[in-house]
Amino acid sequence: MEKPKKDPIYKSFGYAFEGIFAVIKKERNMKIHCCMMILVIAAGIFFQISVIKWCLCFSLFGLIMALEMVNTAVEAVVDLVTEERRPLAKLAKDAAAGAVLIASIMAAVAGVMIFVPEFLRFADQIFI
Ligand SMILES: Nc1ncnc2c1ncn2[C@@H]1O[C@H](COP(=O)(O)OP(=O)(O)OP(=O)(O)O)[C@@H](O)[C@H]1O
Repeated sequence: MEKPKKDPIYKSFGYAFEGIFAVIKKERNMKIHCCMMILVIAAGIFFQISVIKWCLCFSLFGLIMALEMVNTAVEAVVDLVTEERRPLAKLAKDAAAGAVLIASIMAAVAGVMIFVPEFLRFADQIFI
């Protein structure tokens, strides 16, 4: 049997961007992640953080947002498969949500470790 022809690469990118915009529109948590990213970028510019710190920040933005996308995909698939309350459906949804939570907590810890010393250095320059 002949394989169906694949969409050109630019179309695949288009679908991926559609997915990103759909999740930003639908998911409150994704909007919160976007706001946090904008705040962290503003703080990074203000404190002129190092390239290594920028790399860490962008890696963590990517990790959290990608996990939020996967979480939304898992929720959609579970809802597609069953509308009944089922233990496996609960496990799938809660595990996917837990993955986002773990990454968010770790990112918050990393954020404190990156920005608190920057803030203290800035406060030192201002008040002394
Ligand atoms: N089909 C189901 N069977 C069993 N438990 C479910 C089922 N659907 C949802 N749940 C439970 O209810 C919780 C809330 O589900 P819901 O689909 O509203 O997602 P949510 O956690 O509110 O996510 P979001 O706010 O991102 O949409 C889930 O985390 C899960 O524990």
